[in-house]
Amino acid sequence: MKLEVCNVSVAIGGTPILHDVSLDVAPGEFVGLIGPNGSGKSTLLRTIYRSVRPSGGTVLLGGADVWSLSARTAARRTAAVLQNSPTPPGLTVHEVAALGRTPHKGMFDRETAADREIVVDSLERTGMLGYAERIYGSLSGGERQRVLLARALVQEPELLVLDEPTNHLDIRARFELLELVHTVGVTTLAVLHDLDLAARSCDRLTVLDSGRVVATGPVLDALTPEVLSDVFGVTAVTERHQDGIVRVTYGARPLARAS
Ligand SMILES: Nc1ncnc2c1ncn2[C@@H]1O[C@H](COP(=O)(O)OP(=O)(O)OP(=O)(O)O)[C@@H](O)[C@H]1O
Repeated sequence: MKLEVCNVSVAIGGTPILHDVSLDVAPGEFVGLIGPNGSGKSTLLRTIYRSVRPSGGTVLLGGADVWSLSARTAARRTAAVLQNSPTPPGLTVHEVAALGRTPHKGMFDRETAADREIVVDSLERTGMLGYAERIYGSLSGGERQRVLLARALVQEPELLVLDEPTNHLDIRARFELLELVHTVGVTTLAVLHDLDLAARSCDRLTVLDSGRVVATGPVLDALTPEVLSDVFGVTAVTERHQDGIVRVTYGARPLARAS
């Protein structure tokens, strides 16, 4: 399902945070949202999963304005994996993943065999099936991150919104998680800080700086040496190597300017 962010502006407490931001993610596409600290990435995601209402512009999912949908319909369509997502204490890994079914069920509906199959399948895909009976709060940061992705997959969403999904993961797990997201094939917008990982993994990139889109498009077009220098303050090049992989290579003296 297509995501279209059209001329979105956000002001919090009278302070402008986002200015006229537009981007789109085609059905099944994986778009990376990148930018320096404080550039507005998380705020933009919040307007998409309905945590911050834009002061201007629209967010369309499949052509429908997410802010005019019922909260329940919006919650069914969009799954968000966030930093420090709150989860009720004392739940097992299976129970946390099963929360992904909530938007699909009535208040008194119990877990069906079909629900259970989806939960088991999602835990297996994220490598967490062996932890199903562990208490979620006892897991490491990286293990929790995978369970939260499992919960998002259990939801069978039309849009996946990820805020730094690889933050706690070791290097192999980072590649595995992003490959899994690709394999799932759901329309995905992900905030990523690791530019090389973003360049390798995403179909396209949108670059935010001070609340504005400063570049968007295929990786090689968006992540130019000028953008890397002017926006991120590093000297680096983005190139497609002979093996077909796009990589970001930092200069021997990577700081383009004093920070
Ligand atoms: N509730 C709030 N009240 C005031 N300012 C806020 C609030 N939320 C965010 N901001 C400010 O908005 C700007 C953008 O914040 P945001 O968290 O969206 O950036 P980000 O690009 O996700 O940053 P990071 O990479 O550091 O996570 C920052 O300057 C932040 O301090």
